[in-house]
Amino acid sequence: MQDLCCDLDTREHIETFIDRFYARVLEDPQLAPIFLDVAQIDLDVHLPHIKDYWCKLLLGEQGYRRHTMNIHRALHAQRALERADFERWLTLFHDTLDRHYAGPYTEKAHRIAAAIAENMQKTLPS
Ligand code: HEM
Repeated sequence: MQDLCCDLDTREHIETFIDRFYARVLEDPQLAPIFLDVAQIDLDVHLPHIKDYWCKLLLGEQGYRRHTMNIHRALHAQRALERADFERWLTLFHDTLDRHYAGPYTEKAHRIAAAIAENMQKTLPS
């Protein structure tokens, strides 16, 4: 089910991508409870952070200045983030990109997400 739109080369495209990715995460039986029940995220606060984060990684914008690793460490202490959770997160991330986006910025997003997920898993205590 491909509906190609564009590359992730502007804030507008990145924001739409994050909305699409989170629509899937928050409907996913494995991941949704971690966001909604454990972390109890407020989407109006959380989504702007995530959008700024990806605008920093892909476009070099400087808006995001928070410590992502510490936030996941605190989450992991409440509810262990397992290998299967990372695999599911990455599957939804890659698949949402494949459905709608293509180009060098999109390729970079695929690569960065995989590398950060790998690094996060290694860094979190087992
Ligand atoms: C098992 C996989 C993952 C799960 C279940 C997960 C879950 C979460 C949750 C529940 C929050 C909100 C925490 C809070 O506000 O207390 C969060 C924040 C965040 N996550 Fe993840 N995450 C995962 C992997 C990743 C990866 C691989 C990345 C980066 C590529 C990432 C990037 C972020 C960012 C940027 C934030 C926002 C932190 C902030 O408030 O500034 N996450 N994550």
